[in-house]
Amino acid sequence: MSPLPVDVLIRRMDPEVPVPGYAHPGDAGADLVTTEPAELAPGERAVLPTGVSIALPEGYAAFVHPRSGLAARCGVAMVNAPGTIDAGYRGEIKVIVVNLDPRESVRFERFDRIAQLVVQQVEKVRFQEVAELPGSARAEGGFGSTGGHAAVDGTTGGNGYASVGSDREGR
Ligand SMILES: O=c1ccn([C@H]2C[C@H](O)[C@@H](COP(=O)(O)OP(=O)(O)OP(=O)(O)O)O2)c(=O)[nH]1
Ligand SMILES: [Mg+2]
Repeated sequence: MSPLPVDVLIRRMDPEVPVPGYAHPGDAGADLVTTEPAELAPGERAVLPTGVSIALPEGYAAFVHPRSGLAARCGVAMVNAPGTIDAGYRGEIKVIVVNLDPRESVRFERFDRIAQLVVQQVEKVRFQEVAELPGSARAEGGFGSTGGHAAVDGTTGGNGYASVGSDREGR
């Protein structure tokens, strides 16, 4: 991380919207608010406006991350987490939220903080096509190849694996 803050140009589409800021000196994310109130029924999603657009320096991107408090308290997630804000994007930053609570609606008031923006340097790569990739210890293993994943419905688990479905009730 650079020792000095990087300047990011910001435009407020709504004059009352607060400029995003870090709550604490060591924070990675600056909170974004919604400029429109919204109510989401269980399972419902919405694209919420934040009232700000930015111009990132070349070589940077910003990532819209969910807020853990909203997730833990209300079951609110972001459908596309983390959302990617390209350096060349000049439109309004929007947040695609979904209410994952199975029973309760969630209501956002104007200027409620709904997400957080993390700005990062990103590498530009050139994709070099080859016939064979170099070997590695992991090789093609993935998708749970090292274990520790949830056991599926009807299996017993108990090997340090989490369990889901009917297995949970059976314990
Ligand atoms: O959560 C998000 C994600 C994206 N964007 C904006 C900024 C980003 O630069 C642009 C495009 O995003 P992305 O590339 O993820 O979407 P896409 O579906 O691939 O659209 P496009 O074809 O415009 O690239 O939309 C947001 O405002 N919020
Ligand atoms: Mg895209």
